[in-house]
Amino acid sequence: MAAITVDFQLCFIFILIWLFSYFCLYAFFLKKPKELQLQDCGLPPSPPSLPVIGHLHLLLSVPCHKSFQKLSSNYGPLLHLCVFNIRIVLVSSGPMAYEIFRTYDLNFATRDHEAPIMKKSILFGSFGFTSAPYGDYWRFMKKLLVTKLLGSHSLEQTRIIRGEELKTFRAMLFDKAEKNETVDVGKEIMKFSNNSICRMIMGRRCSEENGEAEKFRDLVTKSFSLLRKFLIASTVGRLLKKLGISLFEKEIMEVSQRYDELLEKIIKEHEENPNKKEDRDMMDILLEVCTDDNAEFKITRNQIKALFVELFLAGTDTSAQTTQWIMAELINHPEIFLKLREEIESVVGKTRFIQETDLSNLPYLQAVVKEGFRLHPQSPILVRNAKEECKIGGFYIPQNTTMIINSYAVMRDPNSWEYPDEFHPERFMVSPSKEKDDEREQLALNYLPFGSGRRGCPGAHLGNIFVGVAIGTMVQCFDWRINGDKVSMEETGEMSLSMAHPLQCTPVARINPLASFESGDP
Ligand code: HEM
Repeated sequence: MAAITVDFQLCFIFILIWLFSYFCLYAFFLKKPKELQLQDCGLPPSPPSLPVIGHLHLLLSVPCHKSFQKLSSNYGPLLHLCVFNIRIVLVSSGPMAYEIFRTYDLNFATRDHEAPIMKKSILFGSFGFTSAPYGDYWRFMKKLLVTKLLGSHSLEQTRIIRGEELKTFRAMLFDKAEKNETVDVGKEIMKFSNNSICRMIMGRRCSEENGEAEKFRDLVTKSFSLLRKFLIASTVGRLLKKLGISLFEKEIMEVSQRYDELLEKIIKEHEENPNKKEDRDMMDILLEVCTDDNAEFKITRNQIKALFVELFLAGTDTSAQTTQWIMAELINHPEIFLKLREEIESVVGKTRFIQETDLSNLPYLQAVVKEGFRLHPQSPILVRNAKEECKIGGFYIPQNTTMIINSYAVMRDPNSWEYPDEFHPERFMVSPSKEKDDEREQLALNYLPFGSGRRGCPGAHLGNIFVGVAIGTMVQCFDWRINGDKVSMEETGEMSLSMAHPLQCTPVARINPLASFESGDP
């Protein structure tokens, strides 16, 4: 009996020791904390780097998207770069971009680190919506933008404004045709989109007479040329700031000051003569929120100014550059130009001008515009920050890593697109059948001209309208003459993508606007 008791005690002690050792083994060797598990996946591969500066020289090469594309085709679609001790991951494949924008969207919902030197600036500063971290301010402004400006319902309410601006654009083209004068396509589309956006957000055009409009357009162009400097400043600048060195501060603050003066004048006009409730524009709404103590979110005057600057930047040059690229492609591909004109004539007819409401009935025009956006994305580099560490494409991404997504490379990836460098709108003419679901999904996965996820472009619909009606008008009403046989498609631009030789061409009217044509305007 006594022997049985001893055996039981031994057995009990043995089980305890076994459980304890298993626990230790499990805790220290078998199961690792989450971060160690993630780290085990390893960082993405890294191309050769230089001592001290690491991969800084790659960030400095122009155009960035091209040198990044070359890098990814040599070393792989997910690369780990280091600039001094700052970590950057370069993404160049659709499926990996999908993980960032969709699977882990919330983790990557902030665009980049706040650049310390830009804090007081209207341009790229801490007042901005585009640079705002994902949080209450961003959510409040986004809701306002969608419900009051860029959503389908708001766009419907401002259709008449854009119709009037399109009429002015068309009249200018007929005038140029009559005088046999050359058109600077980018400049004219910039006027069209800039005037439309100004009237949509602050109820009036910028005046051409006192040079206000020209000043705004000039500032937009200057701001784009500062974008890459801003990216460099927001990565390397943080480090140099500690040494008392500020990068590009003077240049950025100068442009910011000029925006500030122009916008202060417009704000004062609104304060002195506010619109009636039914005619309120975006500026009236924001000023009301600014002074309302009970508003859901208290916004400041500088935040209003920064938002307006961002709307000019986001909406005007983007549409102007894209329209230029597409027009150049159409001139270089006369068979596509004629096919598009045939579609417009068969849908719109031969007695009225194309207008915004026709766009949804013109699938080939939509395909031409989509193909233009694919080949010539205005923002070829998208930036995000990893709030938490995670795993992308099977690799470890540490917390706070700056992610650079090369949408240019994704949209020209030969693994995802047939003839990736060719202008071939037919690829987007996928019939809406069930069997074609996979094909459409595959196209969408690799298509990023407007970015994607929470921080994707809220103005995509409006951008498509600007480009669609401008191209439709230029194809419907005119033939185009250029110097030489082909338009040069050479690229330039630092963070945006522009034509090295802006498109200059002469319209030849093929219809008499005063004869059988009705305006067709809303
Ligand atoms: C041709 C037209 C356009 C193109 C190609 C374009 C492209 C883009 C891209 C690539 C982004 C960054 C998206 C990301 O990081 O995922 C963006 C953001 C943005 N776009 Fe557009 N855009 C266009 C037109 C417009 C228009 C017309 C507006 C408004 C007037 C607009 C307003 C914005 C805003 C406010 C953001 C920042 C969104 C945020 O931070 O949450 N865009 N756009």
